[in-house]
Amino acid sequence: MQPGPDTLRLVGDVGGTNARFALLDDFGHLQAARTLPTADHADLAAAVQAYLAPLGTPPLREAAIAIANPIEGDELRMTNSPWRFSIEATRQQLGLRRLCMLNDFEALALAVPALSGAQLEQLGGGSAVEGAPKVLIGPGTGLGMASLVRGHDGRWVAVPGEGGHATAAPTCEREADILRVLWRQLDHVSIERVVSGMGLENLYRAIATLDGVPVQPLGAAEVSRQALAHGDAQCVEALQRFCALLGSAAGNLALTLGAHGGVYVGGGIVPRLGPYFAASPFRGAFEAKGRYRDYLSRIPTFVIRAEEPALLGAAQALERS
Ligand SMILES: Nc1ncnc2c1ncn2[C@@H]1O[C@H](COP(=O)(O)OP(=O)(O)OP(=O)(O)O)[C@@H](O)[C@H]1O
Repeated sequence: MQPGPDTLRLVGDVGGTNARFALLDDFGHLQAARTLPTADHADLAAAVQAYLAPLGTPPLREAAIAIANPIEGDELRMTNSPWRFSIEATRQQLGLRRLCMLNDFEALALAVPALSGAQLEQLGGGSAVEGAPKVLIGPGTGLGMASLVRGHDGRWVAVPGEGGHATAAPTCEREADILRVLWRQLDHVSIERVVSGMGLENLYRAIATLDGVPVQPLGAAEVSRQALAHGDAQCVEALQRFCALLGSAAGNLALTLGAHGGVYVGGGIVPRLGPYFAASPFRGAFEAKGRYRDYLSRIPTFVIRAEEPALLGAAQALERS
């Protein structure tokens, strides 16, 4: 069913690479979902207008946009894109009565309690404790993180964070060597610098440097394509290290929040790795916390396989606000 003009509501999920939009019908279902390249548009208002144009530019009343950034005040400046805009000016430009902006992993967290069956693929053992905190982590252009805690009224509260910008820590000599290469190049080596699209590229380059082989100008998609095809040895190692570092960061997050409700892996990269990810060092690295191995082995880890989960979370935010 197409939404009527009186009820037209938009949801969005904007990352450093992809800006996804959909309209919400009267039943809260997503309609006309489409992904636009973030870099093709000057700012949020321009991207929304480009999305609406082929639909006959229907008048919008309300929108909830999840974005890969902290929301602090009216001025929004994206970390992994040149976008910079005022939320209030965007609301006025789009003629909206209400524009709700939230962090993309906060939106993803809001969607998690409703996911079930094939929308969640469990990796390894453990089982979720009813009502216990859940955490989310997901590499895309950047590395998103958030947590989800249940309030006394039984409602889940999504807590956005910027854990992707916490400091990357090595767990073995080889990772220390890789980080040593990156420490020479970057002011601060955050987890995002090794666990994201850019991170996969950084890992590949650092490994090629350590191995003394020519560094090819490979993008993240090409590194993972080579790795999945068992091609270039440095690409193979880069993807293995990427999965291990993601597992280790997920384990840190689970320990920090006491996430007995489970760890949920989102973002654009892991779903593109197919069955490789389940067989990767992710879960082993997640559990490899010395005296806390047993604790972590009881916490389940899931890959989010749902279509456009952050858009569903943005729709939830619109309902709630
Ligand atoms: N097959 C692949 N393997 C690994 N990385 C890939 C692959 N395809 C694309 N990427 C990388 O994934 C990233 C884009 O991820 P995603 O689709 O989640 O975008 P996004 O939502 O805009 O990101 P974010 O929300 O983190 O800003 C880019 O860095 C890109 O290079």
